Amino acid sequence: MQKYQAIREAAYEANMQLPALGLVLFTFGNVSAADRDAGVFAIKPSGVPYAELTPAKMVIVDFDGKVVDGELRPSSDTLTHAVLYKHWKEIGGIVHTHSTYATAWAQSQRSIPIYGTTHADHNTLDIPCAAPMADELIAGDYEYQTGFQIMNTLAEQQLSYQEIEMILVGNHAPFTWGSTPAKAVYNSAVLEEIAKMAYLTESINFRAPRLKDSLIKKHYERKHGPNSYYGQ
Ligand SMILES: O=C(CO)[C@@H](O)[C@H](O)COP(=O)(O)O
Repeated sequence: MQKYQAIREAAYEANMQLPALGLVLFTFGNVSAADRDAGVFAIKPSGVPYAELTPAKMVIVDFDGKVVDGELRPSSDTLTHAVLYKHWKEIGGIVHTHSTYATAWAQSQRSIPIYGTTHADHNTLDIPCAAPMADELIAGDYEYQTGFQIMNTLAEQQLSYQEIEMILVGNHAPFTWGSTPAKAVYNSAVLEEIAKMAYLTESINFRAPRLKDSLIKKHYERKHGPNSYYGQ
């Protein structure tokens, strides 16, 4: 058995979900899976097509972004993942995609308003969009700074990473996270669907109202918290 086998497999399985769910084209995204006890994460190798991935090809990186095991170069987004793992102690997986609708909102530099109950089933808040980065930061360590751009945006909006597990990075694309890589992938798929529905809502009615607080509460609390009652 290879070293870090569990996170290699978790990262592999989660990465393979991205093309299966229609969230990536070619090599447009990446997933990582963390091992908190070992202080490392497994991440997709950069530029390798999904069809060629194996658990053994995942690259093992520490929370400072240093490669500790693996033959291939890690994803170009590795430092963003590293910054988030280092500062957000309870996340176990991170996803970055360029899924079409979520990326269109990011490129438009707009948060996604909460228009309907599909959104409220998962979040009570608009999906935040981080403002585009300053030129001097882009010229420096761009991916490292993207991690801080994400954290600063949540802090400015007084949101915790437990309250909202998704963000749009202005001019760029979405990032999602969760307690496991599978949950982070689920969040990516939910975000893309919410983004698509919000886009179509504004296309049909550019004055569409935000969802009423009573419906936000009803739908969110059905699936979350001590009084949840959804499913069996
Ligand atoms: O955001 C970008 C490039 O703009 C990246 O997410 C790539 O789309 C995937 O890069 P690798 O993970 O293959 O390095």
